[in-house]
Amino acid sequence: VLVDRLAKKRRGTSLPLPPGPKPLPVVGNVLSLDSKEPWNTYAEWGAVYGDLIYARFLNQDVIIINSEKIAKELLEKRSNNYSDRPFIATREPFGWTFNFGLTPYGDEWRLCRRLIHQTFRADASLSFRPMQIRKAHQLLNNLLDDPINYVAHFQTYGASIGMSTVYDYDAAPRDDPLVEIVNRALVLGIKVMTPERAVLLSAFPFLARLPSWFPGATIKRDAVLSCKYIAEMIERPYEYVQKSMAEGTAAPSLVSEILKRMEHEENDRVDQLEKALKQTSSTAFAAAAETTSSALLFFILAMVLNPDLQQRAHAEIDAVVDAGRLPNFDDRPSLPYIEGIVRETMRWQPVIPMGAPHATTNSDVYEGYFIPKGAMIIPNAWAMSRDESVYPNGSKFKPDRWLDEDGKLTNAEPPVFTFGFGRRICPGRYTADASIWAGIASILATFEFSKAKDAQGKDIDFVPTFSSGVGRHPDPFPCSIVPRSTRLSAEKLAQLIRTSA
Ligand code: HEM
Repeated sequence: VLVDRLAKKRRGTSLPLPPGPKPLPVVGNVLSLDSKEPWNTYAEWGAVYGDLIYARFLNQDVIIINSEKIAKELLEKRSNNYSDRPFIATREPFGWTFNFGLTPYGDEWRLCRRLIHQTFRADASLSFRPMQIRKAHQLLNNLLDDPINYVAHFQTYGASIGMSTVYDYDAAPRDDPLVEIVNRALVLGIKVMTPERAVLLSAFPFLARLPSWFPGATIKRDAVLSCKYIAEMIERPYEYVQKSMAEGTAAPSLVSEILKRMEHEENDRVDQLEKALKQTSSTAFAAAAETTSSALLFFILAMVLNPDLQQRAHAEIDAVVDAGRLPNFDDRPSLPYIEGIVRETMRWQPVIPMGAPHATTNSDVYEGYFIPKGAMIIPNAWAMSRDESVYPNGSKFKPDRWLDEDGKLTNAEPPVFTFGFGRRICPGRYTADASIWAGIASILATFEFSKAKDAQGKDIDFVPTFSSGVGRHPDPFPCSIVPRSTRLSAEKLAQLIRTSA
């Protein structure tokens, strides 16, 4: 009671904090987290303490939100107070200051957000559609030629759409040198950029200070390499746009459009804009590539595990799209079941299971609970996707939950919560949704995915496993990918794919 009273005095309020697990001295609740999938721990705490939870990581106040309703009430309706980002200790050592998605709420963030909005807002992102369809056809071609390496082809799809939108760089369908530079740069940081892992580094700061030659000092070594690769990742594609502008070959892209506008700016403003543009372009690419490919890998997993649903999707496509062509965006409204699959893929396995952490600018009171200034706010998209009152039997993949009895889409809001909330909501969500639709519709029109077979022709069963950093994706699983030659012969289908790519 005394400790509680002293804590309230320190906070300057007699209001209680939201309920939560009892923190240990000094470290708080860090040691009780599932370090690989902390959203599971948060969902378990939710079952005991409710949808608004207080925890402490070292001296950082943490508020976990397990329901979409509360997330909207705080992060959207009170967005002027809930749009900051917490301090992430690994950000600077790993060279991730480029990422404006982690920048505190303020002028630097505002300028980057304005730049990205011009290219990725709903109406502007419609101009990407022909390119997205072209990249989807290249994906089909890669799957046809080299099905074994399907994971790499999905990564290429996400990365090359990102490269087109940001730099108008037309990446090679496979092993593109610029895509490789960028992917290599992101791998090291992604593993340590979650708040939970970053907190461990601030708990044991000597890990970051060990000389890089010291045995076991992998964190320090990774950090040094990460900084080197990130610098390359920012500069090389940027130089590509400058060169193609100088040669007069640049087509519109986020970078070329803003560089053109900068020609009429004063010198001191140019420096500021150039810094913001480099931050914006590299952040957009970093945010786009992995998320898009992860969502498509979850879709493939869903199809392999649910062959009956895949058949229903095939039947819908066959009824709407002639055998001699591939689907395009004009078909989208006539394909409600495919729409259900797109929405269910996003809901079933949110690719950023904890969204991105927000932070409060000032203290606040919600439903009688005190929320401290500077608290880290974790919107737990994973728990929202499993909210039984909204998505009954939530761990099941059920596209039908988005459709009414006549097979039409219901009025339910699509799973936008997987794109975050309020002023920080994902600015790439329209482009991402279109890339995922183009990938899913094109694949369902042309391929059948199923469990791989052993030498006796029996299905190879597997238990899916997952990897995660900031985002989450399934680990490669054995699967068979064969062209659907139900309406066209295998030869004619291959010809259709090749001529479209
Ligand atoms: C499946 C695809 C994607 C998913 C699930 C996704 C999800 C998210 C989430 C959850 C956030 C955090 C929002 C918040 O703080 O509340 C975010 C932020 C962001 N996303 Fe996406 N994203 C995707 C694709 C993209 C694409 C294609 C772009 C390209 C422009 C993009 C650019 C960004 C940026 C720049 C931010 C930081 C925003 C800020 O801090 O103001 N994302 N995204």
